[in-house]
Amino acid sequence: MQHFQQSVYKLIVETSTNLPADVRQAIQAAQAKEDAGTRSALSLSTIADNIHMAECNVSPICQDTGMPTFIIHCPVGANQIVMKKQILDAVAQATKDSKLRTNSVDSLTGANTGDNLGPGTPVVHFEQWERDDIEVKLILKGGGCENKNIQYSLPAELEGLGKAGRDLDGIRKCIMHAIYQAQGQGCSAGFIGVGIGGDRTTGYELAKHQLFRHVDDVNPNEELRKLEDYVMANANSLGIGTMGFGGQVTLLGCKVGVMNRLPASFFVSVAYNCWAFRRQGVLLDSNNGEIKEWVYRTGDTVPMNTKTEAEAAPAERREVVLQTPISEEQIRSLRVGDVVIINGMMHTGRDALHKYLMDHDAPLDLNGAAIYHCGPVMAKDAGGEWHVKAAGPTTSIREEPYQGDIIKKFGIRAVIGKGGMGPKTLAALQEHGAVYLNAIGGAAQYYAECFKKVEGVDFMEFGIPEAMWHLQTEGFAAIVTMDSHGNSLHADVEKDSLAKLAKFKDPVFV
Ligand SMILES: O=C(O)C[C@H](O)C(=O)O
Ligand code: SF4
Repeated sequence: MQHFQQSVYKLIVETSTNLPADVRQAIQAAQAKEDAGTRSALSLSTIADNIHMAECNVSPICQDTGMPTFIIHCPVGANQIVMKKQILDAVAQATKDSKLRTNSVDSLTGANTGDNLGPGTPVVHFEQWERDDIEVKLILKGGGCENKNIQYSLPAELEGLGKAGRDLDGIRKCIMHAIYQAQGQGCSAGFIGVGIGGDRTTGYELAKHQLFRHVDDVNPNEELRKLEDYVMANANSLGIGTMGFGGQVTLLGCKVGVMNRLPASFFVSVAYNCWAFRRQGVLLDSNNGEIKEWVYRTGDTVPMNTKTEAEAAPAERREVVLQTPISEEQIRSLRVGDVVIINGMMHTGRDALHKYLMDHDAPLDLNGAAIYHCGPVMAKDAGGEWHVKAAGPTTSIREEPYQGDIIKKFGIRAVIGKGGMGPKTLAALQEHGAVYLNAIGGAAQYYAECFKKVEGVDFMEFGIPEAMWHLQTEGFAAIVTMDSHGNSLHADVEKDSLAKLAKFKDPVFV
């Protein structure tokens, strides 16, 4: 098994950097459905570019390389202790090589282990089978979409849909609701795995396992096949669209599995996965650990359609170039829907920083500043200089308890993130004269290119993703989705999609 560790390393790199063929095809089908020039079409074209760039750069598609979860099938007698140790070593090596972000954090102290190893990370499951070869499957599912997983206990009363009973129609309602509640925060359009039954733990596990199915397979259970087809045929009419911008495509895949339950329990568990659906697998020779084949067709067989932005967006849209520090007057002139290009200094800040800034000073003047909700993948070169390797936005709503106060306390003019923020932030934008800009979630290579120089970093003790990076920026494009006049595209899409959800109230499977 001298090649086992190297093969697992190759699997990690491939999974993180090269989206498989079936996922690419689903994204391409979405591109074909969106009307040219719309916000969703533009975002899909950025996503396609990003997929291509990640493949060429052999760098993470999204900066959040998720919770590495391995599922291994091996012949009776294979040494699982040795395999597990080699898997951990491969994970640490891939982290060192910036193919994975440092993503393992002590839950109580917040300390980042720096190598993706720690209690509970990575997740490694072994199962024996009666074959001679070894199969290693890996999914890298990020935190933002993981936060949008949801579990229902039937019977339930669902927003917009009314009663969901303990039957196929109740399950149908749960799935439609799960897609609605995710809005754009899990970087829609997404893929969902659904687990019917089990207990709270095995139900979620079953849901996650569904994500290992091929996007284009057909469920052998006739009832579940009908349910999957129904969801695929109807979910897009919720109108949530790419990144929650509104649009024709909200869901890219739906896979449903079932297992037995206790008489008293009826769980429907939904695992939501963003468009950056990174899962791959290898079949290994159990004598030497060499890769015999890939489980999912590799991405290079389906090149992405990388149109230039101009070709993709002939539509009229206002584009405003802003240089930091930004003035109140410039901000007040912006309206929801405008595209903003940012040049100058940008500062990253997410959960740890926002909490800290509530009762401490900032390490530098933030008047007129642009704060980017982002936890990047960074690499230090031999000369000690830092470089941005992947840097898409993180889900902004987590900062809702802090953001409004921080905008006012420090004079921040632009908050950049994804998924939108709530009423408290919207009020602060209006009061102070600031704007919320939505960047395309997962487009980590696309945005990394905009960061020309790392000028400095504060709070390295928070760990690389949570530190405050000061970045010299050129040509960072994002869309105004909350302006300083009380308008929020997110609030509009949420309201509109709730009305559309209510149309699915009547029974379908009786
Ligand atoms: O942690 C991140 O970088 C992003 C996260 O996956 C998110 O979707 O919010
Ligand atoms: S940022 Fe978006 S694309 Fe990346 S892991 Fe989070 S949900 Fe997925």
